[in-house]
Amino acid sequence: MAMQFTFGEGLEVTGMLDVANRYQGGPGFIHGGILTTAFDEAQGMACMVLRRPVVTGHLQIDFAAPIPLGSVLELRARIDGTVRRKVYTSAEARIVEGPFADPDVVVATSRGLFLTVGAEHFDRAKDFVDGVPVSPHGTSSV
Ligand SMILES: CCCCC/C=C\C/C=C\C/C=C\C/C=C\CCCC(=O)SCCNC(=O)CCNC(=O)[C@H](O)C(C)(C)COP(=O)(O)OP(=O)(O)OC[C@H]1O[C@@H](n2cnc3c(N)ncnc32)[C@H](O)[C@@H]1OP(=O)(O)O
Repeated sequence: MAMQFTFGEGLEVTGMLDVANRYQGGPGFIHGGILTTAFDEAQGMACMVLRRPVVTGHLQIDFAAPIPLGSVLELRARIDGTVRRKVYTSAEARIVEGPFADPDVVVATSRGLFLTVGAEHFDRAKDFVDGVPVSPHGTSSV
């Protein structure tokens, strides 16, 4: 997904998303599936500190406020803990630019369980890979 990531102090990752018109769901607002994808990307990116591939096992989103097209969203994501191969993550989204911008208001939250996997997880689909990864972290081209 077209997000820009920065790795802060500790385990937190910040992802920025321009809410483009193509991300529309209800008229004028972001589609919930797009916001879910952005959380998936941000929380997946937070898992990079583990230096192992991860896949999403479970993702739970709370949509707290509508997000208009033209906004710039900031998603902050982190690892909360690990148990064996399970990686517990969370994230929040805030509108930081645009007419609804208020950096003190959380407009959506996410909790996600990721699982570390071996290279064989992806080997099964190697004949179906689409495109060239734009980063070592993932290949989503939404
Ligand atoms: C060689 C090339 C490598 C290239 C790598 C490239 C990139 C990837 C790396 C990093 C990515 C970083 C950033 C990318 C950006 C975003 C990430 C997007 C990620 C996705 O968009 S990815 C697509 C959607 N995702 C899937 O396509 C997964 C489909 N699925 C499966 O592939 C299996 O389902 C799997 C592997 C999840 C588990 O299967 P499994 O057999 O390995 O594990 P198992 O069942 O043994 O469970 C072990 C323990 O997890 C618990 N557990 C499992 N699932 C649970 C659930 N849903 N809820 C609650 N607990 C669960 C069990 O209860 C047990 O718990 P306990 O240890 O306590 O017993």
